[in-house]
Amino acid sequence: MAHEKEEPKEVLQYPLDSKSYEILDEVGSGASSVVYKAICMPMYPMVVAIKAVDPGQSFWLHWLLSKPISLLSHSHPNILNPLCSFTVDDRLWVVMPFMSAGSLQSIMSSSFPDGFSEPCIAVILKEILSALSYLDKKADVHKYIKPRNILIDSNGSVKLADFEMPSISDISRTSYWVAPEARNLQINGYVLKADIWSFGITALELAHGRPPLSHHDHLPPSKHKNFSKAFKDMVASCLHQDPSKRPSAETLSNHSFFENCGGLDFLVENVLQGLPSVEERFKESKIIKHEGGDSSARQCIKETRMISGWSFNEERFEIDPVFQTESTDDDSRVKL
Ligand SMILES: Nc1ncnc2c1ncn2[C@@H]1O[C@H](COP(=O)(O)OP(=O)(O)OP(=O)(O)O)[C@@H](O)[C@H]1O
Repeated sequence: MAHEKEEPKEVLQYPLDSKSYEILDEVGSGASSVVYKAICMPMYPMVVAIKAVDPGQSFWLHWLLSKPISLLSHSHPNILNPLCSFTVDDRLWVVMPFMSAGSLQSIMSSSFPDGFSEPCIAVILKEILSALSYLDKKADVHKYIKPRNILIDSNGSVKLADFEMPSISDISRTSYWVAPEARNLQINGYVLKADIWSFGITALELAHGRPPLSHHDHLPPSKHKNFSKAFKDMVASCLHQDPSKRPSAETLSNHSFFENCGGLDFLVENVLQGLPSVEERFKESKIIKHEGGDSSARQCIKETRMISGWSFNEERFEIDPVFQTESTDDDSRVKL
């Protein structure tokens, strides 16, 4: 269930030197960062995650360094707040709570290559909507909602991570999750409803295991799947070209897609049970990369090449009419 109440602010003071942390394992890496599982020694056995960010490539780092960590914190149970940050040599270390199941993207790439079932998607997205409603009330935006930035803990709790400023190169036509109006950041600025667009694209990625348009990046097209009318209508409403016509997070959470939505235990049973740990999954993904892709992945590419999947027209932002919903006759909506 999504949470309504705000969490009390973190009061523990985390040490601001690298010697106080024992690195246990790598759990992931991003464009300009490596994420470690570590123990905070003075608070033994407190397990934390440390994101070590390389300033060289990251506009985000410069933005982050210009703000005290307390300003980056949000009091909401579905938002992952950094615990502290400090520099080590030339890198910024951001210490965060350890989310033992890692990101949705990492879960999908290891165990759910064709995406999650709709009931699982509903639980996850309802939690995210709770965070977005909170941000709406504060007239704040996340700006970069995507499955890589949604983390899950062993009890099924879902948190939005990485309140980051995407680099200008991220705001390009190939950045799947970025809303059309946000692509022109310098001219139009960001608007609150850009998060709702990214939320819609995230919903599609959770349903297919990859974002729409990703076949342009030489990924196999998604498998054809049948979706409920409620799911298609919910996603279509997020993908209005006109941001003012997209629903607010609050309105979306009352959408029929979220009716009878399960609780966090549903995620534990249907997603987390039997899932390899985030560190095991990361090791496996490195081996696969090193070997140039495993044979089952290559087989999967062969098998799915002939199956029609999302055909997302980048120019007109239209999705293959095979997914068209009958619920609206409003032409300005993206067709599913
Ligand atoms: N707090 C955390 N707890 C557990 N695992 C985490 C945590 N933060 C990140 N990870 C894991 O590390 C992976 C990489 O995270 P990272 O934040 O570096 O990705 P990214 O957002 O793509 O990076 P970047 O911000 O550099 O673009 C995630 O997919 C997730 O599995």
